[in-house]
Amino acid sequence: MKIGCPTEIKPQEYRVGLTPNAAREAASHGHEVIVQQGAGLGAGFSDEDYAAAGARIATTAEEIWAEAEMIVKVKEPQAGERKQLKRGQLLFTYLHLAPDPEQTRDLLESGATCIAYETVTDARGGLPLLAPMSEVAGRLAPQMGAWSLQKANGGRGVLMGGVPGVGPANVVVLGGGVVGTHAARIAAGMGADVTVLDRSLPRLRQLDETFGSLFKNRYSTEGAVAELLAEADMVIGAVLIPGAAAPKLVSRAQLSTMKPGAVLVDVAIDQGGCFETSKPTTHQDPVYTVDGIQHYCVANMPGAVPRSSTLALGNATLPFLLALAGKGWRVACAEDPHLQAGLNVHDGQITNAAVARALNLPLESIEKALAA
Ligand SMILES: NC(=O)C1=CN([C@@H]2O[C@H](COP(=O)(O)OP(=O)(O)OC[C@H]3O[C@@H](n4cnc5c(N)ncnc54)[C@H](O)[C@@H]3O)[C@@H](O)[C@H]2O)C=CC1
Ligand SMILES: CC(=O)C(=O)O
Ligand SMILES: [Mg+2]
Repeated sequence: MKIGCPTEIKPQEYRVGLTPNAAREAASHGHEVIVQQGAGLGAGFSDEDYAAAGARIATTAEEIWAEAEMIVKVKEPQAGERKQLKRGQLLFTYLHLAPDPEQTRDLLESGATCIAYETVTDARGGLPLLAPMSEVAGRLAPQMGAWSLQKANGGRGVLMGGVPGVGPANVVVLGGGVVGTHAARIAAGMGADVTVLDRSLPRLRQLDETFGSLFKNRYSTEGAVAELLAEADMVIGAVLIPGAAAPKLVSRAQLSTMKPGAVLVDVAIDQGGCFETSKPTTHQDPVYTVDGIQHYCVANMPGAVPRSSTLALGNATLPFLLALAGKGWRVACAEDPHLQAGLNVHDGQITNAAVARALNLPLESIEKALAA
């Protein structure tokens, strides 16, 4: 199969969909790999690295979109990229369609087959292609929040770990999944007083058993959120209902109950965000203020550390990439129900139930898509 990897064009996105090691494995399995000139530079990979791995270097993105049977990326295709996507082509990348009707419309119109990293599942109920980036974003969240808490950056002027005689920052983490756990570990490691909330009691038990008293946990109810908000210096939004738009856990009215200069870090922004006042921001202009509360809402946080993120993502995507390229998407998805869960769009139809529900669009059955 011809596998193409264009340079990411979302602002300040320096990750790349294929590492040279992944390119090497794909080439050694007999696939033709085409990488856009300079695609890996932001992550520290040169064109020579890809050429040595057996890839062909293309001068323009247009060549790749025109030629490749499978396009491998990191971020959702931007408007200009979507125009080049065509029927019969396979797109393998993050999509986050639930909060994005415009992108969804374009993908449907393209007729292409689109597999979203974030809805691929595993046998333990996890999301193996979201997990590595959730680990990165979770570990970054307290770091970004701590920066926003500094007075010169608009924050309350509170130090995460405090100092002898002065208490630490109070950090609340909404959602104790992958992002939430990694955020809590790092915030606690910085010395903050951390509480994690989740709707899943088994998850809370697991956190308690694993982390002991490193951080506290609470069952997530409206009352618990309201109570903890008033004390928080930083609130990290890390909830997810796979495929669906994020539930809104903090309303605008509740901002007035918070301490002025407190920080909301909405990692769940790529699914629409879990604070009513969240809107996506970029690494270039990451923070804005509503009613005196700082909002950090960057939808591609791992793009800030592209070297680590590209390597982590590449490790997770490689087996799926090889299955898709080796067997074709139909056979690969028919044989693996977890990869099948990643199929979001095929030939003008939505094939993921949560995405169809979130966008109020008709759902095509997977069986029909696989049989067609
Ligand atoms: N902004 C960015 O750059 C990035 C964003 N993300 C996003 O972060 C979000 C979280 O991802 P993961 O941690 O991997 O998901 P996960 O599935 O591991 O964890 C989500 C947790 O939220 C909990 N939850 C659901 N509804 C809740 C509620 N109402 N109250 C409290 N807890 C609730 C679930 O029980 C689960 O434990 C996703 O939207 C993901 O796309 C992930 C990576 C990068
Ligand atoms: C998960 C995701 O959207 C990202 O890493 O940018
Ligand atoms: Mg994202």
